[in-house]
Amino acid sequence: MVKYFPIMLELQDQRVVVIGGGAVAERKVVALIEAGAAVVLVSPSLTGTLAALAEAGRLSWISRPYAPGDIRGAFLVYAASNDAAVNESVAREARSLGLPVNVASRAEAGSFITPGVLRRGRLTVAVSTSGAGPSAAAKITEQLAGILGEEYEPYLDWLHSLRTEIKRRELPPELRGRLLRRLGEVDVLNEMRQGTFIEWGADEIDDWITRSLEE
Ligand SMILES: C[C@@]1(CC(=O)O)c2cc3[nH]c(cc4nc(cc5[nH]c(cc(n2)[C@H]1CCC(=O)O)[C@@](C)(CC(=O)O)[C@@H]5CCC(=O)O)C(CC(=O)O)=C4CCC(=O)O)c(CCC(=O)O)c3CC(=O)O
Ligand SMILES: NC(=O)C1=CN([C@@H]2O[C@H](COP(=O)(O)OP(=O)(O)OC[C@H]3O[C@@H](n4cnc5c(N)ncnc54)[C@H](O)[C@@H]3O)[C@@H](O)[C@H]2O)C=CC1
Repeated sequence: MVKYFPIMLELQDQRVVVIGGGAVAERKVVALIEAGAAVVLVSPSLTGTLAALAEAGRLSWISRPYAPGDIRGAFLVYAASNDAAVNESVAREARSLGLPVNVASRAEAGSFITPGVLRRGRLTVAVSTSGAGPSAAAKITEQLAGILGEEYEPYLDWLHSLRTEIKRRELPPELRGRLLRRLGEVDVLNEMRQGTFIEWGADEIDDWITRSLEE
């Protein structure tokens, strides 16, 4: 069994080359564009959604079948055509160039796979079954969506702003560490879930920091 290793990639303005323009490519490309990637799509045909994205300048479309050389300079490669032999050629070229590649028709031919993804603002949950059951991955992701509610978005924005403020104060490492650990114990998530949370102003943040340092 392959033991896949999870990481979170920053794709802003990174060149991602996708081979194929069907339903599977569409699902991958929509998520890539949302993550800020500069998508280059090589395919003789496109779905309606992909055509609209190309028309709007949100991706670059090269309107022809894949040819060797297409993936040069890519940060990531997706082989998502419906021609398994073409996908295998793309995978071979990617490997020879040392580029990470996803192969839609046969996971083992590639070096990474796409998880089911749940987002709540700054929270990202990725679910993989290591390819055992893509539909199961989608279903488990949906179940997690019922457990991890919308309140996580404001909660993580709140955590981020307090953490930023604590780091800005340039406290001795011991105190800073103590404050950052305390932060995880503040029960604002429940207040956010129940809709009773009132935004902390600069004074409340100051008070909390002073009190936590005294304790
Ligand atoms: C290995 C992997 C590689 C990769 O794509 O990166 C892969 C491979 C394959 N998928 C196939 C089929 C389907 N895939 C889906 C759906 C999704 N597939 C996704 C990921 C992955 N699919 C990676 C493993 C993820 C993991 O489990 O760890 C999701 C999670 C994410 C995404 O694609 O964005 C997304 C859910 C999005 C969502 O809704 O949340 C559906 C359901 C549907 O379309 O509604 C079907 C049809 C039903 C079925 O067959 O189960 C086939 C057979 C093709 C054939 O018949 O020839 C292969 C080929 C093979 O098995 O090698
Ligand atoms: N990983 C996944 O999540 C899934 C993968 N699959 C696999 O992915 C493949 C693609 O699925 P769909 O997008 O539904 O197929 P599709 O038939 O809707 O689209 C295929 C696309 O590939 C393009 N294409 C064909 N030959 C090409 C070439 N030489 N160069 C560049 N582009 C080329 C076509 O023009 C078309 O745009 C399936 O054949 C299947 O093996 C299928 C379902 C889910």
